[in-house]
Amino acid sequence: MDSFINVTSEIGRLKKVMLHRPGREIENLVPEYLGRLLFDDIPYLKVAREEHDRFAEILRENGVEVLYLEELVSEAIDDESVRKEFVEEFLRESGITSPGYTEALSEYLLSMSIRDMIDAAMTGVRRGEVEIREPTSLVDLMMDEYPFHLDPMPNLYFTRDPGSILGNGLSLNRMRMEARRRETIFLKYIYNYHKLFKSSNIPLWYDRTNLFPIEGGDILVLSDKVLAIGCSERTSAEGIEHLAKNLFDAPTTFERILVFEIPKIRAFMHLDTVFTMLDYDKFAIHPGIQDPLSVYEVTRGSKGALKFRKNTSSLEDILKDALNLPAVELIKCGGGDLMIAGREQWNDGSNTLAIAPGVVITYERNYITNEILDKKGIKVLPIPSSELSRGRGGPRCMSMPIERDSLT
Ligand SMILES: NC(=[NH2+])NCCC[C@H](N)C(=O)O
Repeated sequence: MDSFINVTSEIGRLKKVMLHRPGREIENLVPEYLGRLLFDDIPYLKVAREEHDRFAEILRENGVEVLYLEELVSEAIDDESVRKEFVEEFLRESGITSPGYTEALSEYLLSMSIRDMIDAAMTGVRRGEVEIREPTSLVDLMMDEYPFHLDPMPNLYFTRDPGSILGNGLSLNRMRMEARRRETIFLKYIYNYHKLFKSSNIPLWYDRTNLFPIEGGDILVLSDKVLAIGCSERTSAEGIEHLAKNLFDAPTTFERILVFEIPKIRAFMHLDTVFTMLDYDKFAIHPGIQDPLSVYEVTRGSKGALKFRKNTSSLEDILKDALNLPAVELIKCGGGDLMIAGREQWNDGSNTLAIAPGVVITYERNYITNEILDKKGIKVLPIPSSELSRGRGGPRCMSMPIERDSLT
């Protein structure tokens, strides 16, 4: 079963992908906590789901097998002892410290069917939903203003970020933001216990216990030899070094990592919000990152060390060289008009998901960038996006590729 996972490019025909259908966690978003939960507005769940279902449908219509995080993790924790281990870890990482609440919340979660329990963990548990029998500590007695025992996890539909399949291995990422840290627990259980993963001998390139953040939205697999990683608001230079070390110590095909130093601001939180690959030689780019953009290279050094250098060539030249191409084209989001680029990038205009070379899924609302891509010969498959876009992530963020055809 070693072909179960394989991602050696951004554009090879997509065969298998993991999504999360937005759930009731979205309805636990309230204005007071929007910022902390990394949302700018509250999506209307019914419509967000319709939009997301359309996304999944387009993927299926194009021959992609769609797997759902919530289903995979439910299957993974089927065994009772694994389920208990999961609940214990989940509560601990949710900051539940008092014995009274630990007991009450585990009883509550473990009394449900597995699927309902996973939904409840994702949705969050409000105060009042669970009562403790006997207060066992000061924490149990004192009434907190905060409305949740367990915080909702509204960012789960951005499956790109907690984990990345790189080649034949998984990078189980360390999330920078507290609001997203627990997301990787689900993936950890899938990796450790789901029969599809367990039996495939999948190397782990990065572990969630590493203290240096790295997130999947920053990692682009440009080819089977080259990765581009954004050093960004979310991904640290140390995290990139650790990932590089693990990859280069193993017998992988990867030889070079291009590190893009992008502004550390929310609008550009990950590299894929400003730069994605569309075709063998075409990229979507937000003009705001180009001037100036520092690119560094990490390669294998001698005796297991890493080698670093700053690459001062133009981005076009760097990409040509990395991909062995005579020319590349950088297609500007909004056509280079700063007002349009700003607006469309904010709604993920450059966050395209390639499902085959030159075929991308985008948000329909970014109609100017979509038209430009179309004129450049890219096949654009737009999806409705009024509600999904409120979470600040686009089609690439909403998908974790598990298998792509290798490019020949
Ligand atoms: N790969 C991406 N660009 N993901 C976007 C994630 C958006 C999410 N609200 C966050 O702030 O984390």
